[in-house]
Amino acid sequence: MLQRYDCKNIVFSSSATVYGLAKTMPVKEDAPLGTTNPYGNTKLFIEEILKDVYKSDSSWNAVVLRYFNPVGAHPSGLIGEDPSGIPNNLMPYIAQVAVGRLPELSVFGNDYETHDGTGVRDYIHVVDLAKGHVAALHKMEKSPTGWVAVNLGTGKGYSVLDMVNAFHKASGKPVPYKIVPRREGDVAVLYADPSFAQEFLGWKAELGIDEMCRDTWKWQSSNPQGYRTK
Ligand SMILES: O=c1ccn([C@@H]2O[C@H](COP(=O)(O)OP(=O)(O)O[C@H]3O[C@H](CO)[C@@H](O)[C@H](O)[C@H]3O)[C@@H](O)[C@H]2O)c(=O)[nH]1
Repeated sequence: MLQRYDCKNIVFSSSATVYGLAKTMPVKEDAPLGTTNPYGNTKLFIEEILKDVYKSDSSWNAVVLRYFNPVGAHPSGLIGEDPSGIPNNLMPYIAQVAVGRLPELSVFGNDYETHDGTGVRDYIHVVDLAKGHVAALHKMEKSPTGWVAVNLGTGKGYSVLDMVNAFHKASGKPVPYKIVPRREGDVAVLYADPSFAQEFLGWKAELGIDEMCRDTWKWQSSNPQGYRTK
């Protein structure tokens, strides 16, 4: 299909999970790669396939966007995250506790080497993430990029308890939690060095933790059951 329409430009949704157990923070695009789960393998394999495609035919362009932790919702409150079943990820879990759909959050470990013992991540607003894709498309339109990997993150790390507190502040709702053992496969700290995104794409994240929580809460409080109507 790509051949038929002479399409040789790809923006690929990769993930910071390809950095595996990264040792140096903030993590740059040239950090060693490795994965800790099958999802990470799929991202890394596809990155490699795209690299091979480019090596075999240099008229291809592949901008590989490595997302950190996407959260938030469209500010209208009309488009948001609606995971099926019990959420696996932190932000939708917190939102469902705040709205009263789930009783309490389980915090996976408070004995990491971080400022409060809980895991630290680089949360990025989905609106900033979307703009990163537009910037990648514009870049490809202007000049050939070849294969290139770009971190999409804010460069700031927040702990699980930072997120709980920020959500409480944004929503006015308490987020009860209990500390439970660590979740297998979780790293202590992961946050981006986003400087290459700014240099290469002219993009940087503009929205912070308060907007991430505000927009998640607008979506969740307007749609307590997600997209379901009953
Ligand atoms: O109920 C929960 C869920 C998560 N956490 C913690 O919250 C943090 C963030 O967890 P989560 O939202 O599940 O994100 P990650 O495990 O960091 O994984 C996300 O970020 C990766 C890239 O870094 C992507 O590959 C994954 O798809 C995406 O889920 C971690 O410290 C977790 O231990 C809890 O304490 N309780």
